[in-house]
Amino acid sequence: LRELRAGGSSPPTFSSSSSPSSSSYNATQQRLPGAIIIGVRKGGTRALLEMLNLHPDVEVAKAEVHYFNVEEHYRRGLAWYRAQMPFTLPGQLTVEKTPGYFAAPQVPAHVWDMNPAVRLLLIVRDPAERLVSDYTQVLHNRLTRHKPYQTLEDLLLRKGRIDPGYKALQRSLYHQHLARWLEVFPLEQIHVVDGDALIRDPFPELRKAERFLDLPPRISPDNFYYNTTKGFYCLLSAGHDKCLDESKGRPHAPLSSQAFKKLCRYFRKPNKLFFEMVGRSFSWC
Ligand SMILES: Nc1ncnc2c1ncn2[C@@H]1O[C@H](COP(=O)(O)OS(=O)(=O)O)[C@@H](OP(=O)(O)O)[C@H]1O
Repeated sequence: LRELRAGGSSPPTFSSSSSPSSSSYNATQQRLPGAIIIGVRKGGTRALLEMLNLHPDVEVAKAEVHYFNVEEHYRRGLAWYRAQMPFTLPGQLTVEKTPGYFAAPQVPAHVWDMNPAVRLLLIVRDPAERLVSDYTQVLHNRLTRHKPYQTLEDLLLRKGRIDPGYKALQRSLYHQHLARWLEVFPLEQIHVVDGDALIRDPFPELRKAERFLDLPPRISPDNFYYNTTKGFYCLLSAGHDKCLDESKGRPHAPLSSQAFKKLCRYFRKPNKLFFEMVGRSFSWC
């Protein structure tokens, strides 16, 4: 949608009939992000980014940048990071999303070094559902590459008990990762978006995000419609509609209800710790 309106990540080109002043054209530059969606992986980060992009004062980096979490990128420095950003006019907000930031230990300090005032968005989702979604993506990648795979139960359970070493399980321990961010940033600088609510009804979550980002309210309920074929909300802007691609909202890999219950029981305590940290609770399993 944004690409249609503002030329995506290239400088806008203006036709002679409707060109704005050359000074506003010259002011178009790539700027460092004023807000970053830091995670969680499979939490709805792409949906949140695309939905924020409906706002006329927001431009987003289309691809995940992985600047703060990939050493090779980080070594390239801020000039490289800026070069990954879209062109914006003064006053517009640049937003990027890289879900891998949330669980990577070095990232909070790196982000602070870039800009201690940057606003952080964290979209969370039921950690058990998130884990299954995480596994489903890995499975999909392995199947596409004709690689062998293990079932989710094989990975998740050892002698019938939850294996705490499973990486996708660790990524769902939100309190552990958030604790590292809170060593660096005050909680007020981290806006928590309810990813399950964003799936059910995106507009209220977007209104809260606009408020957090000090943006005038421009996104409206008319920007969303429920697509019955996809089974998710899709975006509407300037007469164009857009659904997220098929990697978002695909059917989850099977997991027995017994194993899922174990998972829910396992997350009870970590979830409680997370709720205490953020000062609100979520209706997770
Ligand atoms: N409107 C809309 N359309 C499609 N999908 C939506 C939407 N809103 C939220 N979601 C949920 O986003 C989940 C994928 O999350 P991420 O984009 O963070 O995944 S990733 O980490 O970038 O791979 C994805 O997870 P799965 O359902 O498990 O595939 C979706 O449930």
